[in-house]
Amino acid sequence: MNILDKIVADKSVEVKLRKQLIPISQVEQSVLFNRETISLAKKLKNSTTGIIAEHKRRSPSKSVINQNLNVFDVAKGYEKAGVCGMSVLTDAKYFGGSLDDLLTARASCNLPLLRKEFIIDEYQIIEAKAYGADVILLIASILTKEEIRTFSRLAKSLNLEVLLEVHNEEELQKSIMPSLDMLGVNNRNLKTFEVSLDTSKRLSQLIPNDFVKVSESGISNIEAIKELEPYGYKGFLIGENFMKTENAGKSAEEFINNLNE
Ligand SMILES: O=P(O)(O)OC[C@@H](O)[C@@H](O)c1c[nH]c2ccccc12
Repeated sequence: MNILDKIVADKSVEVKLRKQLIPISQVEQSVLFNRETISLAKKLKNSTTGIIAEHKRRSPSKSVINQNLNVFDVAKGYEKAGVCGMSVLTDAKYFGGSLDDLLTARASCNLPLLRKEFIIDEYQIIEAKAYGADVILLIASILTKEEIRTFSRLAKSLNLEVLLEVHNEEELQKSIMPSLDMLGVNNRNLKTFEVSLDTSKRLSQLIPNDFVKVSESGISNIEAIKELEPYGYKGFLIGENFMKTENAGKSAEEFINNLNE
């Protein structure tokens, strides 16, 4: 079993339990459930920098990144830095995150928020809305085409945007459909942890122009962004590079200032 299979196996147990403990009807009672969402796709289209900054305490590939920052400060700092959006990891077991982190981020800033999660059930999409997300991530490698279709349609009906993540040609081919807003190419192979920006370059030409293109993972300097921009990328998802520092917001701010120079 590779790590992704393990994560998904654990996730399905977790979701089953959550559903038993808190029925959907109760999740929908959250005041945030009817909130007006903010478009990340629009922000990326109108931005010259396109940074989506992530809150990530640890990961299976790097173990601990940073356990000392609090989400409130990180969200405020990212907003002040001028990022387009914030990604919040909500998986507890492998990434040390929680839905509570998402809620805290929502209470701390007005950025579009992405629920970064291994979504395998519609219940998690209802949760995303109820805890203040604007965007959900769908990972092509763990979903069937039919699931991508029904999950993205549900998200749209809740006014959530969808970032669909792919890592190769096959995943991209099964995923292209009108209910998606953004297409993300993960430079990291979630099965082997290998990282290469070449993945973004290779797949860019296969992504139709009506989707906002996002390059994800392994971006650690502005040169990487300058390298990817000619391939049509408007969004750049960065986690570790900011989170490994003492002040994630400040490091995002410096990064964006350098990009603008
Ligand atoms: O920390 P990095 O290398 O900048 O990567 C951020 C983000 O792309 C990465 O956390 C990520 C991309 N897709 C995912 C899917 C699940 C969990 C995590 C991810």
